[in-house]
Amino acid sequence: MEGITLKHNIIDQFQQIPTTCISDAMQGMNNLDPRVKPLTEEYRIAGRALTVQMPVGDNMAVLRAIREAKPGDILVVDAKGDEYRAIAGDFVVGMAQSLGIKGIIVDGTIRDILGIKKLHFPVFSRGTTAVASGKAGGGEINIPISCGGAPVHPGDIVVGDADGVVVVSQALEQEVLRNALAKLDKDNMRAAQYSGNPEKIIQYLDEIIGTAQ
Ligand SMILES: O=C([O-])CC(=O)C(=O)O
Ligand SMILES: [Mg+2]
Repeated sequence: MEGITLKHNIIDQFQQIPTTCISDAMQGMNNLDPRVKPLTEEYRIAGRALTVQMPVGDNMAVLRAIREAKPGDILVVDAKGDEYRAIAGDFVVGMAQSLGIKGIIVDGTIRDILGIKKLHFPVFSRGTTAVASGKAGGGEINIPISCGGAPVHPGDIVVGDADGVVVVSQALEQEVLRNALAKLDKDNMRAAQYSGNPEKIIQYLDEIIGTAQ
């Protein structure tokens, strides 16, 4: 029971941290291709990945993942960067939402964008298209994948916001959380100290530029 509580807790904590700080905590590693962006800039999600590997133009594995998902899961879909055929539209996304899935992240595209926006359900993709996928039945779920150039294992924590999507492997999640919170504190302190203070800014720049030489 305790383990379960802790796992929920860590998701809640990651939910509050900008992807920039999480990325800094991982030295810029494990970011998805930055063309994978939220449909609406306000979306922020954090949760555990249910991975989907699908052949280009065949979205049956997405349907299988929606069927298998637990509430709170985030579907992370490797559609190989395909921008021609959508992996889902508002009907499929609506089913995912109704079954308690927290978000969909895809290195590929979606369609029915206006309908999906009305759902207020976070979808991250490379963009939108009019073309549907077929349902040939290929693909796999819950296996290690590469999505947008980042390795994703089932159960990894994924965090997405307006800046992009980062993946935190389970083995490193406590350490990354600690370092990301420290970076967030530093960013906040710096902003408070320097914003609107030209003298401090000049002093800061002189120090930095001096050290770099
Ligand atoms: O049915 C599909 O595969 C794609 C679609 O248009 C939807 O989900 O609304
Ligand atoms: Mg549709």
